[in-house]
Amino acid sequence: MNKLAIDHEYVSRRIIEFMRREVRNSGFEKVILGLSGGIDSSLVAFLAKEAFGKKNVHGVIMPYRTSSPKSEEDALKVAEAAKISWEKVEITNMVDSYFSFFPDASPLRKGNRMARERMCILYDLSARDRSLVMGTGNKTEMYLGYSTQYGDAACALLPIADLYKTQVWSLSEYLGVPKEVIEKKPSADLWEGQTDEGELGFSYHDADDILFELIDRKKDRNEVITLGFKSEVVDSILEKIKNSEFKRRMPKIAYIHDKAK
Ligand SMILES: Nc1ncnc2c1ncn2[C@@H]1O[C@H](COP(=O)(O)OP(=O)(O)OC[C@H]2O[C@@H]([n+]3cccc(C(=O)O)c3)[C@H](O)[C@@H]2O)[C@@H](O)[C@H]1O
Ligand SMILES: Nc1ncnc2c1ncn2[C@@H]1O[C@H](COP(=O)(O)OP(=O)(O)OP(=O)(O)O)[C@@H](O)[C@H]1O
Ligand SMILES: [Mg+2]
Repeated sequence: MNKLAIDHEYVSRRIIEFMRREVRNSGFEKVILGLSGGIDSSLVAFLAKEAFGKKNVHGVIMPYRTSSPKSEEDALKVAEAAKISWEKVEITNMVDSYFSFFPDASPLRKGNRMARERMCILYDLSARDRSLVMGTGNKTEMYLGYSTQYGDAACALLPIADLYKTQVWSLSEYLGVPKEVIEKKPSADLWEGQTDEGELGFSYHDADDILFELIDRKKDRNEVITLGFKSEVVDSILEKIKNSEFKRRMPKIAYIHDKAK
């Protein structure tokens, strides 16, 4: 049996219950999320629709001028399939205006600025609509630190962060997310031609298998390599986990008064 196999009915029920409970306990009824046309935001949109009903889920499509037109097409397809409301807010002017001060900025700086611009828009629209921002991070991205801190990682809740990427694919299939969204290569779409697997240097299938052994089965480096995984990939994953620890924590407070500890 595939060790990462999940009970789709059980997992989706747990996530839907979690979303309802947490959103309502916070005094909200509606949620908002960035719809990229990728699989993570599509799955969260489908789960949110089940949790809150189509009238209470709003998707925001936020292309930059270099974003792939296919991403926008897919995002629309997802909004239509889930029957949720959506709007489009172009981020080109805001991002380009900032980088007019720094014309030589690297693609990474530009990409992170785009992710943070989208966060600003989602938080602003959440105030307009009295809704909560849904995060779309999955377990693989969370452990690898593959997100922009205070950008796409900023949110009120993380409904799919206990699912590895390969589990996101299988749950999406179960919930009826459009096939072309499931089948395309994951991409942050922050610069032309970017793919997650190209930038990370290994496949999500390998990453998930290795992370499962390291995290869930608590195996150490050598034990994982003995299972047949390439040492370079295991080491790269271990390094990414270590270097991104700060993204999984709140900033440390310099406590002055003992009572505040
Ligand atoms: N130890 C530490 N403690 C506290 N803060 C620390 C730190 N080390 C760096 N930092 C801070 O963090 C910054 C670096 O982190 P960050 O700004 O997040 O940026 P960074 O991790 O350098 O880059 C983000 C990565 O995530 C990928 N990404 C981003 C957005 C979306 C997606 C996607 O899949 O859609 C993927 C992107 O392609 C890139 O590989 C540093 O500039 C520094 O300010
Ligand atoms: N063009 C965009 N419009 C709206 N939201 C976006 C856009 N690009 C990225 N986002 C937001 O940033 C999140 C992180 O992007 P990421 O690429 O990790 O996820 P995804 O696109 O949903 O799935 P995949 O990883 O398979 O591409 C998205 O889930 C989405 O909420
Ligand atoms: Mg994407």
